[in-house]
Amino acid sequence: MPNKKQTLGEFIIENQSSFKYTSGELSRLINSIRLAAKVVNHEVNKAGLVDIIGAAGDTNIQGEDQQKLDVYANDKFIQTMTKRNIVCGIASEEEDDFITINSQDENHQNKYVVLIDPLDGSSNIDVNVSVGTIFSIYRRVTPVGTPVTMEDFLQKGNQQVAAGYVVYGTSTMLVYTTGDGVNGFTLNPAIGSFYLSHPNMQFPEDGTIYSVNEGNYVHFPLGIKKYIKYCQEEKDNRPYTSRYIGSLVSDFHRNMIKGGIYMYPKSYKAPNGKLRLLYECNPMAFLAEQANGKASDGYTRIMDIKPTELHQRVPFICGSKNMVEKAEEFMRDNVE
Ligand SMILES: O=P(O)(O)OC[C@H]1O[C@](O)(COP(=O)(O)O)[C@@H](O)[C@@H]1O
Ligand SMILES: [Mg+2]
Ligand SMILES: [Mg+2]
Repeated sequence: MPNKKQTLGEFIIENQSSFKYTSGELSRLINSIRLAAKVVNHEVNKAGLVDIIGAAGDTNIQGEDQQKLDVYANDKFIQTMTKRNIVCGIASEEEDDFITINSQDENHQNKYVVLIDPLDGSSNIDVNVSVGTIFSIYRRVTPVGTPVTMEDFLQKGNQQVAAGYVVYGTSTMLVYTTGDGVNGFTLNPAIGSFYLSHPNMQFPEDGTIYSVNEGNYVHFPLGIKKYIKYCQEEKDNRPYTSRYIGSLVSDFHRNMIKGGIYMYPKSYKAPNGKLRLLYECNPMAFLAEQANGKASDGYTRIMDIKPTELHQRVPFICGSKNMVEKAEEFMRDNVE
């Protein structure tokens, strides 16, 4: 069991050898995400005091009004990774197309691409409710020495080499995996360092929390409606407790610690659901599976879905294994 007082920096170096491509490049990349997270955390913590809340005045490719903090976080993560010359491409919720990052020697020597949701839970920024950042990392599939292409980004989630999130909540935590379990680090703001506070995080196989925006209930598929009724039934250890923060990162984090299920199903309003496969569902699915949980679109394992577009959406069910399997059972038995 890793030493509990270890800093994130120490943990990254110490665990580099457990990663199959131990060139140090991925370690430097995660370190740069750590740095950008601290910079963004500084702004998030004083949202309301400084001119960082409210709409930025533009809409992103998904037609959503960009919040000032969406744009700020997007800039900080992209700048930090670009300056450190460790990625060959970045895709972001806030960028229409992927960005080619060229190594200083101008011949595309870097091996990793990053997909990022710079600020998750944007609707909660102005109301002082926890928000997050989500990242997903792949090794490029196109040859080193050539510019990245869309092919490097449209990889199945089961090809991720690392994924994680930052939650800016009652404390700020960075939680990530490189395919060898999930570890959580809490920022000590006085010292400015992340410390290993949650080693080897695991989803309880069962839980009593369900997280879904019930305001969309009438639009949900029959299987989801029936599963929600099952959660609310007076039987065995039910009814479950309904908890929905409206920030995927925060709902996921709570459910991973306490046991629970998060659902953003398709609906007549959102025929493919709302969440984005590449920089929301795939990274959370990788973390869930590495923490003994499960993630699907109700039928297919999220990480086996072949992406076709950078900003595509998928229905998302994720959390404690037995709860996700129960929801899938309701979906299978109530096909419309
Ligand atoms: O308000 P709704 O429709 O329930 O959607 C909430 C969901 O949308 C999101 O805010 C989408 O993420 P962004 O804020 O990054 O766009 C999730 O974090 C959250 O779970
Ligand atoms: Mg998001
Ligand atoms: Mg976002």
